[in-house]
Order: sequence, then C-alpha cells, then structure tokens
Amino acid sequence: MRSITSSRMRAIDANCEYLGLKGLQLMENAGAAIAREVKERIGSGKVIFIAGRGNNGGDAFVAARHLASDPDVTVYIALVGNATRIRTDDARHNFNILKHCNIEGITEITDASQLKKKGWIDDADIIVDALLGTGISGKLREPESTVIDMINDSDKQVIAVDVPSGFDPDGGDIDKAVIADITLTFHEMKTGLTTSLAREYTSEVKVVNIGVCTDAERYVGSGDLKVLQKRHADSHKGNSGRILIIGGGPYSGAPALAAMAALRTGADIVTVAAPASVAGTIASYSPNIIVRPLSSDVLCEEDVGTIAELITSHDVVVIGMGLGRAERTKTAISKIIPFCKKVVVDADGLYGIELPVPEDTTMIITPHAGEFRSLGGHGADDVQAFSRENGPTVLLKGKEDTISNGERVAINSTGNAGMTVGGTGDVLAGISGALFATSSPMEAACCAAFINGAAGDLAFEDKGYGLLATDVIDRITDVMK
Ligand SMILES: NC(=O)C1=CN([C@@H]2O[C@H](COP(=O)(O)OP(=O)(O)OC[C@H]3O[C@@H](n4cnc5c(N)ncnc54)[C@H](O)[C@@H]3O)[C@@H](O)[C@H]2O)[C@H](O)CC1
Ligand SMILES: [K+]
Repeated sequence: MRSITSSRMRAIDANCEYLGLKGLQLMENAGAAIAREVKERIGSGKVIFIAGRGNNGGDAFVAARHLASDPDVTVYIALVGNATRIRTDDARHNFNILKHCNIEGITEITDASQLKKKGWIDDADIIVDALLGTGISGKLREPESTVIDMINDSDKQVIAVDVPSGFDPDGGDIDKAVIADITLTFHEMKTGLTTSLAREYTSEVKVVNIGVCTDAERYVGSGDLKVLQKRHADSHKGNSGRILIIGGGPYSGAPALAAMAALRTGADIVTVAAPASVAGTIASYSPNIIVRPLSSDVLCEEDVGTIAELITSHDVVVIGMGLGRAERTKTAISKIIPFCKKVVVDADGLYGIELPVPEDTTMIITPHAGEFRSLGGHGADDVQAFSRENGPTVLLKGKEDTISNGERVAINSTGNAGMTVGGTGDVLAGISGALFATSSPMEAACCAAFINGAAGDLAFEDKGYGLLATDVIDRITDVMK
C-alpha cells in the first residue's frame, strides 16, 4: 500500500498553501471527518476530546464544534496545556470559536491529575485522542505521557486523530502510545501505520480524504524545499556531505560547474577526480575545489583502483559530465558504479552504466530525452515504469522535468528556455549530488530540479537569453534561503 512520511506530508501541506489551499480548509475537512466517525460510533452520548496544542488538537476543536450543535451529543474538551500556548494560528482560530458553541465543558490542564479530578474520561462514551499527530518529536514529555496512560487505562472506545498519540508516523521506535480502536489518518496512509507494530496501537486505520489539491502532491513546490532546508538547518556542519565528482577528459568546464554547484548547494567538501590532461585546468577555475588527477587523458580502467579508494572517503559520487564516450571510459564507468553507495549519473556517464542498478548502490540518473532513449526509455509517461524496472530514481529533464522513484511521480515546472545554454545540466547534477548526501534520492532529485530551475528563472530575470550556467550557480543560495 502507498504510504508517506510525515516530512512528505508537511511538504504537501506547504505546497497547498503555495497553491492557495489554506491549512484551515484542510483542518475543517479533517475535523468534520472526526465528527462523523464519533456520531457513527455513539449516535448519542458523551464525547471527550483530548487535544494537544498543535494542529492535531486543532482537528479536535473543529470536530467539537461540529458535534456541539447535535442535541444528542454532549461535548467535553480537555486541552493539554494552556490555551495561550496553542502553537499554530489554525488551531488557535478553531479554539477561539468554541466559546460560541454549545460545549458542556472545556478545561486546560497542565497536570494529568487535573483531568482525573474532572472525571470526564470515566463519564465519556468515547474518547478522541488529538494530543499528538505527525508533529511529535523526541521522548514523550509530561503531562502528555501520563494522559496517554489515562486514555489506555480507561475501557473506553478511542478514535485517534491522524496517528495514535505517541506513535511515530514514520515507523520509528516508540516508548508509549495511545491504543486506539480506529485511527483516522489524513490524505494518505502514513508509513508508520503500515508496520506490524501499528497493529498493537490501532485495530483499524481509515484514510480520510481532506481535499488536498492534486498539484500539491504532483508538482514539486517550495514546500518540498522547506522540508529539505529544515533538515539541513538541523544538521550541524560537517555532515552536509562530501561529494566526489568524476568528470572531464575531452572537456574541463563541465565537472567544474558541477563542483561549484554542489558547493553552493551546501556540500562541505567537493573533490573532482579528472583525467590528468585537464586536472590542472579544472583546479585553476576555483580554489574551492579539490582536484585529484587521474592517469591519462580520458577516464580509463587504470583509474578504477584510485577512484574506488576515493569513494570510501566521500558520501555521494556524481559521474559523467565531460567524460566523453571512449570505449575504455565506458568500461571504467561500469566498473566504478558497483563501488558507489550513492551515485548521480549524468551526461556521458549514462552511456557506461549497466542496468538494473547494482544491489548496494542507490542511483539517481539525470538524462535529457535523447539520453533517456539511449537507455531504453521512451518519454515522461515511461519514467515511473522505467524506474520501477531498472532501479534508479529518474530525473528526466525537459520543459517540465519528470521525476520518479518507481512509486511516485513528480513534475517540476521551474526553469525557462534560456537554460538550454551549455552547462545547466552539469549544475543540476552537482545540486542533485549535494542534496543526495542528506536526502532520499526522490527528495534530492525533486528539489534539485526545483532549485536549478528556480535559480535559472532568477538568472533569466537579470540576463534574459544571455544567461550562463555560472549565473545559475550564483543564484542557488537565493533560492535556498
Ligand atoms: N495535511 C495534513 O496532514 C493536515 C494535518 N493536520 C493535523 O496536523 C497534525 C500535525 O500538526 P503539528 O502542529 O505539526 O503537530 P502535532 O499537533 O502533531 O504535535 C505538535 C504538538 O505536540 C507537542 N509535542 C511534540 N512532541 C512532543 C513530545 N515528545 N512530548 C510532548 N509533547 C510533544 C508539541 O509541543 C506541539 O504542541 C497532523 O497530525 C494532523 O492531525 C491538519 O489539521 C489538517 C491537515
Ligand atoms: K493523535
């Protein structure tokens, strides 16, 4: 079954905002679905909403409002935390409306004993667990932890909102979580809820459509980037990646462009392994690049040992640009790939790889239409099947880029006709390599396509059709800040 991670969901949420679909609209749909589930299960009786201070709680405030107008349902709300510390505008907005609704009781608790004293849990016919959703982070704190015990110690029916509170939506280890009869999860199944562990915390999971617009999922947007930047911001210096670029031979500029792009994208170290004939030229382009000369005037089998050694001290390999297509170069490429854990294959490199991707290698390929055809691909409508059959995440460049890892297909619409100038493909490969050090191949490929195109759009604003690949590199940081 298809499922998504919490970071993917946050990207979709942000893409919705970017496209004009407000989080409040999604929350209203989420809350309405919870209200319907409560009504279906109890018909008439008492419901207690146990709400956190994030949007998970916000969903509960919406559901409470919907049920408050039902004469057969009595509504109680326990907010875990002070209302003044509700963390999001959407949740606060829906909390503030509750004073105009027929709610039997609302209380703010900062200690679990206050909830016990109220006796609302014992009195309820059903509990809605809206304490923590996909925003959980770190070990459970108090009073949430004890409140979860109270929910589990009651013999009441429990509906969990999005995920059982305390449960890791991405499937990681947990110390404690609500045990629910049903979990209403929004938009898409969460990866963690597909695991066998999930069965211990929820007897049933229902995926609820909350009206997310399809482009928010299909198109790469600034939301995808935000998730990436958050991860980069959280990572400390030194683990933003060491990138090995294997390129050059007939050409010297291509690997240098890829190297500079990788550095601008935030890689810590970039090494270019290039044939001796062009190594000096590449080194002369910038003191920021470490250059390791190879044996001859093109990449050849004699270089495989040196490169295998270099690969061990780098996180990602980017191979192809400027290598040329000599038979001995193609042979060398096919021998190098199995040494790579993470590899981006671009340009001439695509003529030397053998598919399917070797067992322990994760690969991104960045072909244009012609290179994709030479690999046996047809066009944009074939990218997902090609990826599924052959293994690599495919970033098929075009007026719109099509990206797929075999499970999902994304489209990138940033970029412009000025970017047909030579070298922008090298820049894209360098960005992809840098992001791949700290992201999944799909996230890296999607965000690289978005960043490269968006930087190209900024360059087009300044330089029009005179834009150069170096202008694109100079604007990567503007797009990523
Ligand atoms: N498109 C959608 O998926 C929608 C999702 N909705 C709901 O929003 C939540 C995610 O909301 P968020 O504000 O990001 O986080 P949470 O409410 O899940 O939790 C944050 C809340 O919890 C506290 N907290 C975090 N970790 C801990 C911990 N270890 N111990 C104690 N407390 C913790 C934190 O301080 C915050 O107060 C999603 O699940 C959906 O339910 C939207 O409403 C609709 C669209
Ligand atoms: K929950």
